[in-house]
Amino acid sequence: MAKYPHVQDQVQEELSRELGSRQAGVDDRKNLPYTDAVIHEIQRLANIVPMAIPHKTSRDVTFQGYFIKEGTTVLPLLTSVLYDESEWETPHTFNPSHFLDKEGKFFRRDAFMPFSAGRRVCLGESLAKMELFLFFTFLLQRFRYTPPPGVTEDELDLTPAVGFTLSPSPHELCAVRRQ
Ligand code: HEM
Repeated sequence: MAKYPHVQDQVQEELSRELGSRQAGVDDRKNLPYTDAVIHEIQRLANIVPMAIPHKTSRDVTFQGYFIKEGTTVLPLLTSVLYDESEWETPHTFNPSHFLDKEGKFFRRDAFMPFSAGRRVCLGESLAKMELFLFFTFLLQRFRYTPPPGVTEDELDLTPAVGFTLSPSPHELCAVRRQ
C-alpha cells in the first residue's frame, strides 16, 4: 500500500464517508466497492499460492485437446490465470480498476481464482475473505502506512520470498495513528 499512496487515500476516504467512526462489519462490503476492489487486486497480484496443491487424475481425461492419462499428477498454476495477459488490462501492475465497472461498482472476474477452482477449491475461502476484509478495514481505519523515515516509496523492495507460498520479504513500514 505504501507504494500506492493515492490508493490508500481513496480507501480511507471511502471508509470515512461510508462508515464514519464505526468499525466495518462483513455486511459493509457491498457499500465499499473501492475497498473491496483493492483487496481483490492485492490478492490477485500477491498470488500467495502460485501452484495450488498437486492433484491426480482419477480417470483418463481429454482437456482442451490434450489427453491426460489416469493417475497423472497435475499442478494447477494459478499464476498463469492471475497474470493472464488476455484476461487483465494491466496483468503485472497493481490496478484496482480490474474489479470496478464504469460507475465504480465492484464486479467479479472469472480469472480471479487465488483460492483455485472446482471440487478441491480452498475450503477456507469464505473465512479467509471475511478475515481479509475485516483486518484490512480495521487497520486502514486506524493507521496510515508510510515507508520508514529516510526511505522513499521507490526504494521499498516488495519482491516476495519464494517458497511453496509467496510471502513478503522482511521490510520496515511505519503505521501512523490517524486522528
Ligand atoms: C488468503 C488465504 C488463502 C488462500 C489464498 C488459500 C488458497 C488455497 C489454494 C490455492 C488451495 C489449493 C486448492 C487446489 O488445490 O485446487 C487451498 C486449499 C485448501 N485451503 Fe486454503 N487458502 C487460504 C486460506 C485458507 C484458510 C483460512 C483455511 C482454513 C480455515 C484454508 C483451508 C484450505 C483447505 C482445507 C484446503 C484443501 C482443500 C482440498 O484439497 O479439498 N485455506 N487454499
